[in-house]
Amino acid sequence: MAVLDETWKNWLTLNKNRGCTPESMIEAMMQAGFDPNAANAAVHRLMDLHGREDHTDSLPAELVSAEYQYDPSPVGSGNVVRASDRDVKVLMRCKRPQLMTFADLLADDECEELIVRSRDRLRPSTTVNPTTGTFDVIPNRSSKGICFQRGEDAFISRIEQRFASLMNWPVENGEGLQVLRYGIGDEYRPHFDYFPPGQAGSNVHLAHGGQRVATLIVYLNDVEAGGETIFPEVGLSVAPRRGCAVYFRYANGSRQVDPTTLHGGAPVIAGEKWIMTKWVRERAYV
Ligand SMILES: O=C(O)CCC(=O)C(=O)O
Ligand SMILES: [Fe+2]
Repeated sequence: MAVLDETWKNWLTLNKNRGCTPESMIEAMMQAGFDPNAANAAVHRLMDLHGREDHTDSLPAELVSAEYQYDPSPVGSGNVVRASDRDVKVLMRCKRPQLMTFADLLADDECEELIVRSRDRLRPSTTVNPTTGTFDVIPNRSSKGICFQRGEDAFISRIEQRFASLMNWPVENGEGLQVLRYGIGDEYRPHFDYFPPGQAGSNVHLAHGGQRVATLIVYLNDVEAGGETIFPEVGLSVAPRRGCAVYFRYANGSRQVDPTTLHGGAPVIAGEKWIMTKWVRERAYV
Protein backbone atom coordinates (compact mmCIF):
# COMPACT_ATOMS: atom_id res chain seq x y z
CA MET A 1 0.00 0.00 0.00
CA ALA A 2 1.47 3.40 -1.02
CA VAL A 3 2.06 6.02 1.73
CA LEU A 4 1.76 9.78 1.71
CA ASP A 5 5.45 10.75 1.98
CA GLU A 6 7.12 14.07 1.03
CA THR A 7 7.32 13.05 -2.65
CA TRP A 8 3.58 12.47 -2.77
CA LYS A 9 2.85 15.70 -0.88
CA ASN A 10 4.94 17.61 -3.44
CA TRP A 11 3.18 15.79 -6.25
CA LEU A 12 -0.20 16.79 -4.84
CA THR A 13 0.76 20.45 -4.51
CA LEU A 14 2.22 20.49 -8.02
CA ASN A 15 -0.90 18.98 -9.56
CA LYS A 16 -3.23 21.21 -7.61
CA ASN A 17 -1.31 24.24 -8.89
CA ARG A 18 -1.53 22.85 -12.43
CA GLY A 19 -5.32 22.91 -12.05
CA CYS A 20 -5.86 19.12 -12.03
CA THR A 21 -9.29 18.01 -10.84
CA PRO A 22 -9.57 16.24 -7.45
CA GLU A 23 -11.04 13.22 -9.24
CA SER A 24 -8.03 12.87 -11.56
CA MET A 25 -5.60 13.11 -8.62
CA ILE A 26 -7.51 10.51 -6.59
CA GLU A 27 -7.61 8.28 -9.64
CA ALA A 28 -3.83 8.58 -10.20
CA MET A 29 -3.12 7.89 -6.51
CA MET A 30 -5.31 4.81 -6.49
CA GLN A 31 -3.55 3.54 -9.59
CA ALA A 32 -0.26 4.01 -7.73
CA GLY A 33 -1.49 1.74 -4.93
CA PHE A 34 -3.14 4.12 -2.43
CA ASP A 35 -6.16 2.95 -0.48
CA PRO A 36 -9.16 4.80 -2.07
CA ASN A 37 -10.15 6.46 1.22
CA ALA A 38 -6.58 7.56 1.97
CA ALA A 39 -6.31 9.08 -1.53
CA ASN A 40 -9.69 10.74 -1.12
CA ALA A 41 -8.75 12.18 2.28
CA ALA A 42 -5.34 13.46 1.11
CA VAL A 43 -6.81 15.22 -1.93
CA HIS A 44 -9.68 16.72 0.01
CA ARG A 45 -7.32 17.99 2.71
CA LEU A 46 -5.23 19.60 -0.02
CA MET A 47 -8.18 21.24 -1.79
CA ASP A 48 -9.45 22.44 1.54
CA LEU A 49 -6.48 24.67 2.33
CA HIS A 50 -8.14 27.72 0.82
CA GLY A 51 -11.67 29.01 0.93
CA ARG A 52 -13.10 26.56 3.46
CA GLU A 53 -16.44 27.55 4.90
CA ASP A 54 -17.49 25.66 7.98
CA HIS A 55 -20.81 23.90 7.72
CA THR A 56 -22.73 21.58 9.96
CA ASP A 57 -22.39 18.69 7.51
CA SER A 58 -18.64 18.31 7.90
CA LEU A 59 -17.42 14.84 8.77
CA PRO A 60 -15.05 14.15 11.71
CA ALA A 61 -11.47 13.87 10.39
CA GLU A 62 -11.09 10.30 11.65
CA LEU A 63 -14.04 9.18 9.52
CA VAL A 64 -12.83 11.01 6.39
CA SER A 65 -9.59 9.07 6.40
CA ALA A 66 -11.02 5.76 7.68
CA GLU A 67 -11.86 2.99 5.26
CA TYR A 68 -15.43 3.22 3.94
CA GLN A 69 -17.77 0.97 5.91
CA TYR A 70 -20.45 -0.77 3.90
CA ASP A 71 -23.59 -0.74 6.00
CA PRO A 72 -26.59 -2.82 4.86
CA SER A 73 -28.17 -1.72 1.60
CA PRO A 74 -31.60 -0.11 1.99
CA VAL A 75 -32.79 -1.93 -1.15
CA GLY A 76 -34.82 -5.10 -0.55
CA SER A 77 -33.34 -8.57 -0.83
CA GLY A 78 -34.47 -11.29 -3.24
CA ASN A 79 -34.53 -11.57 -7.01
CA VAL A 80 -37.54 -9.30 -7.44
CA VAL A 81 -38.11 -5.99 -5.66
CA ARG A 82 -41.78 -5.07 -5.31
CA ALA A 83 -41.83 -1.36 -6.14
CA SER A 84 -44.98 0.77 -5.70
CA ASP A 85 -46.67 -0.25 -8.95
CA ARG A 86 -44.31 -2.73 -10.59
CA ASP A 87 -42.21 -5.80 -9.85
CA VAL A 88 -38.61 -5.01 -10.72
CA LYS A 89 -36.20 -7.84 -11.54
CA VAL A 90 -32.76 -7.87 -9.94
CA LEU A 91 -30.03 -8.78 -12.44
CA MET A 92 -26.89 -8.34 -10.36
CA ARG A 93 -25.69 -7.25 -6.92
CA CYS A 94 -22.22 -6.05 -5.96
CA LYS A 95 -21.08 -5.45 -2.36
CA ARG A 96 -18.07 -3.16 -2.98
CA PRO A 97 -19.13 -0.72 -4.30
CA GLN A 98 -22.73 -1.22 -3.21
CA LEU A 99 -24.35 -1.57 -6.63
CA MET A 100 -27.29 -3.36 -8.26
CA THR A 101 -28.65 -3.67 -11.77
CA PHE A 102 -32.34 -4.11 -12.59
CA ALA A 103 -34.53 -5.07 -15.54
CA ASP A 104 -38.08 -3.89 -16.25
CA LEU A 105 -37.96 -0.76 -14.14
CA LEU A 106 -39.63 1.30 -16.86
CA ALA A 107 -41.98 -0.02 -19.55
CA ASP A 108 -41.16 0.64 -23.22
CA ASP A 109 -43.96 3.20 -23.54
CA GLU A 110 -42.73 5.06 -20.44
CA CYS A 111 -39.20 5.24 -21.88
CA GLU A 112 -40.64 6.52 -25.15
CA GLU A 113 -42.80 9.12 -23.44
CA LEU A 114 -39.81 10.45 -21.48
CA ILE A 115 -37.77 10.78 -24.68
CA VAL A 116 -40.61 12.50 -26.56
CA ARG A 117 -41.21 14.93 -23.68
CA SER A 118 -37.52 15.82 -23.48
CA ARG A 119 -36.25 15.89 -27.08
CA ASP A 120 -37.14 19.52 -27.84
CA ARG A 121 -36.19 20.92 -24.42
CA LEU A 122 -32.59 19.76 -24.07
CA ARG A 123 -29.88 22.08 -22.74
CA PRO A 124 -26.12 21.39 -22.37
CA SER A 125 -25.49 19.39 -19.17
CA THR A 126 -23.57 21.01 -16.33
CA THR A 127 -21.32 19.88 -13.46
CA VAL A 128 -20.75 21.37 -10.02
CA ASN A 129 -17.74 23.72 -9.87
CA PRO A 130 -15.63 22.39 -6.94
CA THR A 131 -14.66 25.88 -5.77
CA THR A 132 -17.73 28.02 -6.30
CA GLY A 133 -20.51 25.42 -6.39
CA THR A 134 -21.97 26.95 -9.57
CA PHE A 135 -23.21 24.71 -12.37
CA ASP A 136 -20.71 24.91 -15.26
CA VAL A 137 -20.76 23.47 -18.79
CA ILE A 138 -17.43 21.65 -19.21
CA PRO A 139 -16.06 19.25 -21.87
CA ASN A 140 -15.99 16.39 -19.32
CA ARG A 141 -19.76 16.14 -19.69
CA SER A 142 -20.95 16.59 -23.25
CA SER A 143 -24.53 15.31 -22.99
CA LYS A 144 -27.62 17.50 -23.15
CA GLY A 145 -30.47 17.17 -20.71
CA ILE A 146 -33.54 18.45 -18.95
CA CYS A 147 -34.64 18.28 -15.35
CA PHE A 148 -38.27 17.64 -14.36
CA GLN A 149 -39.64 19.27 -11.22
CA ARG A 150 -40.35 16.78 -8.45
CA GLY A 151 -44.04 15.89 -8.65
CA GLU A 152 -44.39 17.92 -11.88
CA ASP A 153 -47.42 15.89 -13.01
CA ALA A 154 -49.05 12.50 -12.45
CA PHE A 155 -46.74 10.66 -14.85
CA ILE A 156 -43.54 12.02 -13.27
CA SER A 157 -44.95 11.44 -9.75
CA ARG A 158 -45.75 7.81 -10.56
CA ILE A 159 -42.18 7.21 -11.74
CA GLU A 160 -40.73 9.00 -8.72
CA GLN A 161 -42.84 6.87 -6.37
CA ARG A 162 -41.64 3.75 -8.13
CA PHE A 163 -37.98 4.77 -7.89
CA ALA A 164 -38.36 5.77 -4.23
CA SER A 165 -39.97 2.47 -3.30
CA LEU A 166 -37.32 0.54 -5.24
CA MET A 167 -34.47 2.37 -3.49
CA ASN A 168 -36.42 2.29 -0.20
CA TRP A 169 -35.64 5.99 0.24
CA PRO A 170 -38.15 8.85 0.75
CA VAL A 171 -39.44 10.50 -2.40
CA GLU A 172 -38.80 13.93 -0.75
CA ASN A 173 -35.08 13.14 -0.63
CA GLY A 174 -34.86 12.92 -4.42
CA GLU A 175 -33.58 15.65 -6.71
CA GLY A 176 -35.68 16.26 -9.82
CA LEU A 177 -35.54 13.54 -12.48
CA GLN A 178 -33.05 14.31 -15.23
CA VAL A 179 -33.31 13.01 -18.77
CA LEU A 180 -30.03 13.07 -20.69
CA ARG A 181 -29.18 12.49 -24.34
CA TYR A 182 -25.72 11.60 -25.62
CA GLY A 183 -25.01 11.75 -29.37
CA ILE A 184 -22.08 10.07 -31.10
CA GLY A 185 -18.84 10.90 -29.21
CA ASP A 186 -20.68 12.36 -26.23
CA GLU A 187 -19.58 11.11 -22.82
CA TYR A 188 -19.48 11.88 -19.11
CA ARG A 189 -15.92 11.32 -17.94
CA PRO A 190 -15.35 9.51 -14.63
CA HIS A 191 -16.57 11.51 -11.66
CA PHE A 192 -18.22 11.14 -8.26
CA ASP A 193 -21.88 11.96 -7.79
CA TYR A 194 -21.35 12.88 -4.14
CA PHE A 195 -20.14 16.36 -3.20
CA PRO A 196 -16.50 15.88 -2.19
CA PRO A 197 -16.29 16.57 1.56
CA GLY A 198 -14.24 19.64 2.39
CA GLN A 199 -14.52 21.39 -0.97
CA ALA A 200 -15.86 24.93 -0.75
CA GLY A 201 -18.16 24.32 -3.74
CA SER A 202 -19.78 21.35 -2.03
CA ASN A 203 -21.12 23.44 0.84
CA VAL A 204 -23.56 25.30 -1.39
CA HIS A 205 -25.20 22.00 -2.33
CA LEU A 206 -24.94 20.27 1.05
CA ALA A 207 -27.17 23.04 2.42
CA HIS A 208 -30.10 21.60 0.40
CA GLY A 209 -30.79 18.15 1.80
CA GLY A 210 -27.23 17.17 2.73
CA GLN A 211 -24.99 14.74 0.90
CA ARG A 212 -26.06 12.76 -2.14
CA VAL A 213 -26.20 9.15 -1.03
CA ALA A 214 -27.14 7.11 -4.10
CA THR A 215 -27.78 7.29 -7.83
CA LEU A 216 -30.25 5.45 -10.03
CA ILE A 217 -29.55 5.55 -13.78
CA VAL A 218 -32.27 4.16 -16.05
CA TYR A 219 -31.58 3.45 -19.71
CA LEU A 220 -34.35 4.71 -21.98
CA ASN A 221 -33.11 3.09 -25.20
CA ASP A 222 -30.73 0.42 -26.53
CA VAL A 223 -27.49 1.96 -27.79
CA GLU A 224 -26.06 0.57 -31.02
CA ALA A 225 -22.43 0.75 -29.77
CA GLY A 226 -20.69 2.32 -26.74
CA GLY A 227 -22.36 4.40 -24.03
CA GLU A 228 -21.82 1.93 -21.19
CA THR A 229 -21.80 3.22 -17.62
CA ILE A 230 -18.25 2.47 -16.49
CA PHE A 231 -16.81 2.01 -12.97
CA PRO A 232 -13.04 2.20 -13.58
CA GLU A 233 -11.99 1.44 -9.99
CA VAL A 234 -13.64 -1.95 -10.07
CA GLY A 235 -13.43 -2.71 -13.80
CA LEU A 236 -17.19 -2.89 -14.24
CA SER A 237 -19.29 -1.64 -17.12
CA VAL A 238 -23.06 -1.72 -17.50
CA ALA A 239 -24.43 -1.89 -21.04
CA PRO A 240 -27.42 0.37 -21.74
CA ARG A 241 -30.60 -1.65 -22.27
CA ARG A 242 -34.05 -0.03 -22.52
CA GLY A 243 -36.00 -0.10 -19.24
CA CYS A 244 -33.01 -1.48 -17.26
CA ALA A 245 -31.17 0.42 -14.54
CA VAL A 246 -28.05 0.61 -12.40
CA TYR A 247 -28.23 1.73 -8.77
CA PHE A 248 -25.20 2.53 -6.64
CA ARG A 249 -24.81 3.88 -3.12
CA TYR A 250 -21.84 5.93 -1.97
CA ALA A 251 -22.62 7.49 1.41
CA ASN A 252 -23.28 5.38 4.49
CA GLY A 253 -25.13 6.14 7.71
CA SER A 254 -21.94 7.71 9.16
CA ARG A 255 -21.72 10.05 6.14
CA GLN A 256 -18.52 8.54 4.80
CA VAL A 257 -18.29 8.49 1.00
CA ASP A 258 -17.15 5.61 -1.17
CA PRO A 259 -14.55 6.60 -3.82
CA THR A 260 -14.83 3.21 -5.54
CA THR A 261 -18.09 4.54 -7.02
CA LEU A 262 -16.03 6.64 -9.45
CA HIS A 263 -18.03 6.22 -12.67
CA GLY A 264 -18.71 7.71 -16.07
CA GLY A 265 -20.68 7.38 -19.27
CA ALA A 266 -18.40 5.97 -22.00
CA PRO A 267 -18.53 7.74 -25.38
CA VAL A 268 -21.36 6.71 -27.68
CA ILE A 269 -19.86 5.04 -30.75
CA ALA A 270 -23.00 4.49 -32.85
CA GLY A 271 -26.61 5.55 -32.35
CA GLU A 272 -27.73 7.76 -29.47
CA LYS A 273 -28.06 7.17 -25.74
CA TRP A 274 -30.95 8.34 -23.56
CA ILE A 275 -30.91 7.91 -19.79
CA MET A 276 -32.81 9.12 -16.80
CA THR A 277 -30.77 9.92 -13.67
CA LYS A 278 -32.13 10.18 -10.12
CA TRP A 279 -29.82 11.48 -7.39
CA VAL A 280 -31.01 11.05 -3.81
CA ARG A 281 -29.98 12.97 -0.69
CA GLU A 282 -29.65 12.05 2.95
CA ARG A 283 -32.50 14.39 3.91
CA ALA A 284 -35.45 16.05 2.18
CA TYR A 285 -34.22 17.94 -0.90
CA VAL A 286 -35.48 21.50 -0.92
O1 LIG B 1 -24.18 8.27 -18.76
C1 LIG B 1 -23.97 7.48 -17.86
O2 LIG B 1 -24.04 6.25 -18.05
C2 LIG B 1 -23.59 7.99 -16.50
C3 LIG B 1 -24.39 9.19 -16.07
C4 LIG B 1 -23.95 9.75 -14.77
O3 LIG B 1 -22.93 9.42 -14.26
C5 LIG B 1 -24.80 10.73 -14.06
O4 LIG B 1 -25.81 11.17 -14.62
O5 LIG B 1 -24.45 11.09 -12.91
FE1 LIG C 1 -22.70 10.32 -12.25
